[in-house]
Amino acid sequence: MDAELQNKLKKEAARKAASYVKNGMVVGLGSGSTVKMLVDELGRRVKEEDLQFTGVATSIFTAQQAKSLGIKIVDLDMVDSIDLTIDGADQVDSNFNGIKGGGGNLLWEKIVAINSKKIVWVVDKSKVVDTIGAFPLAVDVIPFGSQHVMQNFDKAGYEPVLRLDKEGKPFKTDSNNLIIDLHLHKIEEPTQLADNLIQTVGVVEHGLFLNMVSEVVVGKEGQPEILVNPNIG
Ligand SMILES: O=C(CO)[C@H](O)[C@H](O)COP(=O)(O)O
Repeated sequence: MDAELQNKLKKEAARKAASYVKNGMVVGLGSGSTVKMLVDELGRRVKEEDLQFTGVATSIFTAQQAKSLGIKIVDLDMVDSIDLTIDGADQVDSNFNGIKGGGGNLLWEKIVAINSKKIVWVVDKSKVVDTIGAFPLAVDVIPFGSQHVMQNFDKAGYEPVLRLDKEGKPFKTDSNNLIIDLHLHKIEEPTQLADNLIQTVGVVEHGLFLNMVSEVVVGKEGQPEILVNPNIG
């Protein structure tokens, strides 16, 4: 899919997902280029439709963007729970298992997600796949001893690569952690893999989000399609 079409589909899906936000809600705002479009649309609704809601951001970038558009942002610890979180994803399969973390924000995204009553993802159609894993799986690790974590991943056959920023320096997350991308190609047993990763000392969190999402808004030609997870009420 060419980038222009992909952006168009992302934008249409983002606009649809923005319509889920109602007055008075506490809304988790994800991260990434699709969420940036979502936040733009929510900012428009705040200005033009007098929409009033409170946002909890999953990254410093999203918090700054939202605030600049007049959206009220509070820290997660200021709210008891989140009514709805809307986030992007890198891949999702038909069991609603997904990979997130392409932008490196998976730790805050997962903390916000598990404190949300409902999670909706917004993606373009290229992200809906039979088997997840072709997209590298991001793992958030603390810097101390991270070379040893890399070596362990290498021995396990995970093909780890330390993520670098644009200047070629180690990429730092909003919590000052590092990201190791695992080139797994195909993840046949995501639950087993998630268990293995989280039990590795030095790993803070990984980008597998398994069966957590209620709905996926998929940008495709015509109009966005809504995939509803039958396992989540
Ligand atoms: O998980 C994420 C960031 O950590 C993003 O939501 C994911 O990478 C999708 O990004 P984009 O909308 O730019 O394709």
